[in-house]
Amino acid sequence: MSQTKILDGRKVAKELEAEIGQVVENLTKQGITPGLTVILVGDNPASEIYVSYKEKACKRVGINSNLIKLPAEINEEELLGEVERLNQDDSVDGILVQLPLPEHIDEEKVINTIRADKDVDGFHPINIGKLMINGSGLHSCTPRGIMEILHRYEIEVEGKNAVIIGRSNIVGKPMAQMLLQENATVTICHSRTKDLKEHTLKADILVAAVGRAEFVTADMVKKGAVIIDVGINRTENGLLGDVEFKGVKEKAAAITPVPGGVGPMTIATLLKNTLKACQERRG
Ligand SMILES: Nc1nc(=O)c2c([nH]1)NC[C@@H]1CN(c3ccc(C(=O)N[C@@H](CCC(=O)O)C(=O)O)cc3)C=[N+]21
Repeated sequence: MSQTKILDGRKVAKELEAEIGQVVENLTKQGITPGLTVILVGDNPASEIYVSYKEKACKRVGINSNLIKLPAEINEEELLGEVERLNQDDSVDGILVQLPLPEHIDEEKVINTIRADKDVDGFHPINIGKLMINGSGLHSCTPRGIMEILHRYEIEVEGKNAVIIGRSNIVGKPMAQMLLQENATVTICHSRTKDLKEHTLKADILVAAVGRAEFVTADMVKKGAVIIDVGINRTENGLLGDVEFKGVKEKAAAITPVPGGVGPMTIATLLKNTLKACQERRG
């Protein structure tokens, strides 16, 4: 008998969407409808799916969504030109360039070209800097969505040992910063960490963002810990997280499932960022 709380990302995302929908409706009545433009380069099937989730979510809350599909062979200047055009289009509040981009295009250059106040992914250096300094600006959707789950389930962060496995610019690093902002004691572990388990066993909040199916096992987890699984691994056994759910669930106080955990919150936060970008630029 386990009384582990399943942290239901779909449910929280739905609540968040209802709140966003209200505000969008009010703005629309005033003649301002928030708009998100997604640029998709090439035909990566996973990217196509994620982009379709984003478009459907926009529709649910009344945000205008626009998809620009560009061929994989497009050159960098052309792509940058497209971004510049969107930077100047007043009806576009959020610009999202779906990653990964083809190898011949410099991702960093593309991200740096997006106007920071339209950067709804929160990847631009100005937004990263703002997050580091005082928590202002637009923030990366996945870690911000995770904070939203923690808040809505009233999981205390202050004073807790938070351990993150993974140091990407998109998840691990901003996650650490957000937890630090809320007064957790933060450890970032990664592929070169020695004695990983020594760290993870101390975690009151453990965030797994490694990209390896079922990497975190029950022996690595402290009893009563809160487990956040960022992994989306498509395997021959189906869609798996970075956490071995069945075993870890028995020890955890709370855990996010995959699917239905962090993923839906990433999308809901993208909507929230688009609304925020709209309000701050022309609200
Ligand atoms: N510029 C950019 N911004 C992104 O935010 C971005 C990106 N590029 N590239 C790819 C990743 C991945 N990503 C996900 C979004 C939603 C789910 C999601 O909704 N997952 C569901 C369904 C999972 C499934 O069946 O695929 C779930 O976990 O329940 C997953 C992953 C956003 N990404």
